[in-house]
Amino acid sequence: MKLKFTKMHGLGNDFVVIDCISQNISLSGAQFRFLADRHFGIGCDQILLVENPTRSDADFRYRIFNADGGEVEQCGNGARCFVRFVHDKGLTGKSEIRVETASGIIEPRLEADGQVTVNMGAPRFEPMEIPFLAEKRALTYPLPVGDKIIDISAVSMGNPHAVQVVDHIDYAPVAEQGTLIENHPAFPARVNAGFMQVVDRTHIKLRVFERGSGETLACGTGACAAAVAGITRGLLDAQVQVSTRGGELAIRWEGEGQPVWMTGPAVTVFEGEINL
Ligand SMILES: N[C@H](CCC[C@H](N)C(=O)O)C(=O)O
Repeated sequence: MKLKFTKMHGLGNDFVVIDCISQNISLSGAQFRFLADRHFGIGCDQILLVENPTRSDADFRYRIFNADGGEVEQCGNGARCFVRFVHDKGLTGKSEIRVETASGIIEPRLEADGQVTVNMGAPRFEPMEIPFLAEKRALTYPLPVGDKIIDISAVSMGNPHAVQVVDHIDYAPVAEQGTLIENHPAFPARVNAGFMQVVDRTHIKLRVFERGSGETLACGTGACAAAVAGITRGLLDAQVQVSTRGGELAIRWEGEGQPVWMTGPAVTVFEGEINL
């Protein structure tokens, strides 16, 4: 089977984007892992599928598969690439679209300056909604990791995030703790592990060890979750610049029950075909 794809990235968080509207395909977990493989396949952090919606109030359906082949609920950097893709491919004439995801509707918008703004929906904090095994909701939670007890915020942006504050981002224990947190038994669906340095009330530095993909150069939902965690902890104002290893995201959140707004770039790198 010959498969057309587009290679894209959002701040170096890279994607294989597949038009499943013009191509009638169905891929297995093993095929997703092959496409994501940086030696034997194309190479990416996630594969994004563009499909027709199943809901009448959406323009498209957006499905996300991590490099390990698992399907997940949300991908923020991918959402920006999604709207750039459907617009550039002529699949829509709209610059703002409603996109159906496994965790609800998101609304990405192409800006005149080439950036993309996305309404990522409201964060969720109830342990059951994350999911996270805890007696009751708390501002932070002590989490045993290796021989340490770390202090995390647990937030869902549709997908689960465990965010900790670190003193200096370059020395954050991503290598030692990333996979231990990702696979922690307190997170039944596993979790994305965020490491946040607070520079000042309007600026953080962030690294994320992503569920199913390892450390990425940037994580959009991770940036949203970290900003929300910092705001709820009283460390940040509503507008936050998030510096990732791949570049800068702007996040805005006005508080509980309100949506998180994310603005950043979306880049098309090349078009390709691959035999599966
Ligand atoms: N690894 C994430 C999915 C991709 C999220 C990330 N690439 C983003 O930009 O939000 C998860 O398993 O929930």
